[in-house]
Amino acid sequence: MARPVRVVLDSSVLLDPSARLSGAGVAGEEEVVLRPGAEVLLRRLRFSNLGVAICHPEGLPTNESGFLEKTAKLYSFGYMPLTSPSGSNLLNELMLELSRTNSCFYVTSGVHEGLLSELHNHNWAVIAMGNEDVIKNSGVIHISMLQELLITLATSIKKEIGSSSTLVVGYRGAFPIYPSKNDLIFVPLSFELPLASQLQEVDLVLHKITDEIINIDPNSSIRFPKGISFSLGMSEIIRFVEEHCDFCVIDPFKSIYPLLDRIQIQEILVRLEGLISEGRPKLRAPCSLKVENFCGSEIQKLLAEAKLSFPLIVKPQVACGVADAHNMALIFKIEEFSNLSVPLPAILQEYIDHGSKIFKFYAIGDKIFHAIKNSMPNASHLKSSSGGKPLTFNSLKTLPVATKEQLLQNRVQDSKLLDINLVEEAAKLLKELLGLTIFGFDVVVQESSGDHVIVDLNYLPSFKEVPDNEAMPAFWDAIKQSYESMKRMTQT
Ligand SMILES: O=P(O)(O)O[C@H]1[C@H](O)[C@@H](OP(=O)(O)O)[C@H](OP(=O)(O)O)[C@@H](OP(=O)(O)O)[C@H]1O
Ligand SMILES: Nc1ncnc2c1ncn2[C@@H]1O[C@H](COP(=O)(O)OP(=O)(O)O)[C@@H](O)[C@H]1O
Ligand SMILES: [Mg+2]
Ligand SMILES: [Mg+2]
Repeated sequence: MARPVRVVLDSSVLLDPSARLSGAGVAGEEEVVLRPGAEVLLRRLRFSNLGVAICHPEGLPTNESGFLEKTAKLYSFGYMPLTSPSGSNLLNELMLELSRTNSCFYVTSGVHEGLLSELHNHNWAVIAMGNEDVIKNSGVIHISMLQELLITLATSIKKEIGSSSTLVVGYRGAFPIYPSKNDLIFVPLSFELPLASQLQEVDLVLHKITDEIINIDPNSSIRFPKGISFSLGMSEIIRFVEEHCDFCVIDPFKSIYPLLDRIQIQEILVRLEGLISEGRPKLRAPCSLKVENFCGSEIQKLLAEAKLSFPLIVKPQVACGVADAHNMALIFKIEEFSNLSVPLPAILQEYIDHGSKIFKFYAIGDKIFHAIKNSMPNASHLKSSSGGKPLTFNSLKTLPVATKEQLLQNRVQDSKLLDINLVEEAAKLLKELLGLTIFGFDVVVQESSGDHVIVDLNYLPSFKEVPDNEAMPAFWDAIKQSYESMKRMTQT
């Protein structure tokens, strides 16, 4: 296991020098502000698993040292006023002590020659921002702007650990930077810096491309990613990956695109229906039908052909990534399709009475977890409240879930309801079909038949209901296993 890492941030990288020059703020009291980008950096360092402290040279004006002390407290960092250089001992006792048992990084934008050599003598790595001309040959790691610090730290830590099994994972989201139990160092990719230079520094990138979608042309789903516009940064990552076919992406974009389309999800789920065996519940997808419009007469015919009957749940074909992907409706009769606000093209699904209980499954690598959540009640409970109009809702914000009274009417205990082995088998088959590292799917059990119906499939959900002490090790192992299997594939 690598040594603990300590990062000491000198006040010169945190405080905005221009505020002092402008003399802004109360007369006689210069305003003290953080440099642009410093707040994001401090927030990320707070959850980085690194030991961070803020230091400043002695003799700093009290309003500045007071501001730094408060900032250190706010982010639960250490606070170390440096004693003034006396004799050869430019480092305070704590810094000397730290360097004996930790990998230490000192981050500064001032270059005090004496302090630099003292730091080097005590095996501190120095990262200096700006001052290009002075730093060139002084064994100092140079960065031009604060946004480069985290990726520089990550690659320096990896070098310090010196093990080929340590991987630097570039990502979009919020993960600890410092190595997890299995040597993963997570570093946030900054969309304020050129992506290509960052991606050359990391071993793989973890992304949730469905969170980087700007717009989707709803009539383009069968040809995804055509018709999808992504954020600029994500577009740079996609371009880099196209130009570096050996670069490891978790997960490959083409494996994720089907999960943007509820029709393609349906086609995948239907392939699970082979998991039927004697004496076990049937596992299936809901009977479904794609529609391009809500013309009642056409739908009437299509429903008869598809043997679909009311009530029906209506969902946009586009499954995620855009705000209205979750605008749905519960329809009880054909007249309710007129002026329906669900985005088109749409999918009509049989509504499954499932006692308002949903089993949310999470496949994280080869581990399967699940949580039980309150869900939509049986249709009869909802019909009365719809008053002849379609019941429209947003599944993420205004899902009509069961009331306490309705929940009390649930007859069967969860344990008798769900055939967990059947669903776990389905999860393993799904993983093979999808080729994804982490995905979630939702199962409801039809009260009348006991059928296990998979109603939703999501890429990289938050699995917030799974306890961290189970989910995080599974997450780290999943990343490592996916990386290793992708590397094996590119080497064959
Ligand atoms: O489809 P997209 O837009 O990706 O949104 C998903 C789905 O809504 C997931 O499932 P559902 O909507 O069925 O709940 C939800 O998972 P959980 O609900 O299991 O957390 C995800 O987690 P969050 O990242 O927490 O929203 C959320 O990101
Ligand atoms: N066919 C169905 N029958 C009964 N309830 C359903 C069905 N499909 C979805 N639901 C309910 O609606 C919720 C949202 O549907 P879902 O397909 O998961 O949308 P999203 O992808 O926006 O999460 C589900 O969590 C479940 O409670
Ligand atoms: Mg869902
Ligand atoms: Mg979904």
